[in-house]
Amino acid sequence: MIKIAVCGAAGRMGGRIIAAIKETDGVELSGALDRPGHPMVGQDAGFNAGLGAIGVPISDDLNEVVKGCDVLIDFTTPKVSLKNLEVCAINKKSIVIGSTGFTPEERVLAAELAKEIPVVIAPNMSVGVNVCFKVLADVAKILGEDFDVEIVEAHHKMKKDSPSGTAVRMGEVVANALGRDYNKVANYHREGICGERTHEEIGMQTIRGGDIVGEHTVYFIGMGERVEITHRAHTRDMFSRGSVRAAKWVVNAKPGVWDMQDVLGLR
Ligand SMILES: NC(=O)C1=CN([C@@H]2O[C@H](COP(=O)(O)OP(=O)(O)OC[C@H]3O[C@@H](n4cnc5c(N)ncnc54)[C@H](O)[C@@H]3O)[C@@H](O)[C@H]2O)C=CC1
Ligand SMILES: O=C(O)C1=N[C@H](C(=O)O)C[C@H](O)C1
Repeated sequence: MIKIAVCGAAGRMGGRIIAAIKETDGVELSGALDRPGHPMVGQDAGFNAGLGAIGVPISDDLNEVVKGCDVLIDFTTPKVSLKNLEVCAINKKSIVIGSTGFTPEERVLAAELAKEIPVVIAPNMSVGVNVCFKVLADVAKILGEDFDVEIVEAHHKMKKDSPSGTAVRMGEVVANALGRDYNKVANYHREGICGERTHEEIGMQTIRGGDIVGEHTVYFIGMGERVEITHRAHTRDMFSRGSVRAAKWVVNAKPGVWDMQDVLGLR
């Protein structure tokens, strides 16, 4: 039985991940963690998952929770995830990180900390989005230089980072396929007399409102036609099931940073 602990247990994803652990064979919830001072610390973790009491309280003691698990699933913020990664490395435990909004410098730090333990970091744990990542590279290569690329993402009004981690990864996949440097060609701002679109740029637009779970469209826009590749999430459950699948996979992986393409065998 693989012992999984969940960090961010009082959050939107934390509750769904605890529900996914409960429905999955071969795994058990060994601990649940949230930030010191959160009103749900001390409460049973099953309540946020809609399960009733399951006998695992939400703790705020990171070291104790990590020591009691084989793998930590963490959906919080980049800064919290980096701290969790450090504590997992000290204790030789695996970790699955779903948090988004990492800066390039934070990504380098994560890779450094992952030298001793296996780590899955993925901005989107759904099968559908990961198939989109794979297909997008092919579509970009086939359509080539005659098509302009624009990305639009929509999420709920509580989301803190923009653009979404998934939209950034989609931009990186397309930029790599076209031989461009994403950090140089991503355009997050158009306002006023900002001039004509450059050929290489990848425009990124963000919509925030209500309870949208997550929607991403990549537009390949030519003269006279366009191709749109869209993924729409209906619930958070495929993210949470994906994270549990990643947890089962990562405990047998070699040290280093992996992502859902590795977990799903899509490389
Ligand atoms: N990779 C994927 O498939 C997905 C990634 N996400 C990402 O997951 C992250 C969390 O999303 P939500 O659950 O919607 O957010 P949320 O705000 O509902 O949950 C985050 C939880 O982390 C807790 N937290 C904050 N600081 C902490 C600390 N120091 N120690 C322990 N817990 C702490 C908060 O109290 C909160 O309960 C975001 O970065 C989001 O973009 C969300 C959905 C899918
Ligand atoms: O914050 C969310 O909700 C989501 N975040 C992820 C992202 O930033 O890509 C994945 C998903 O779209 C939901």
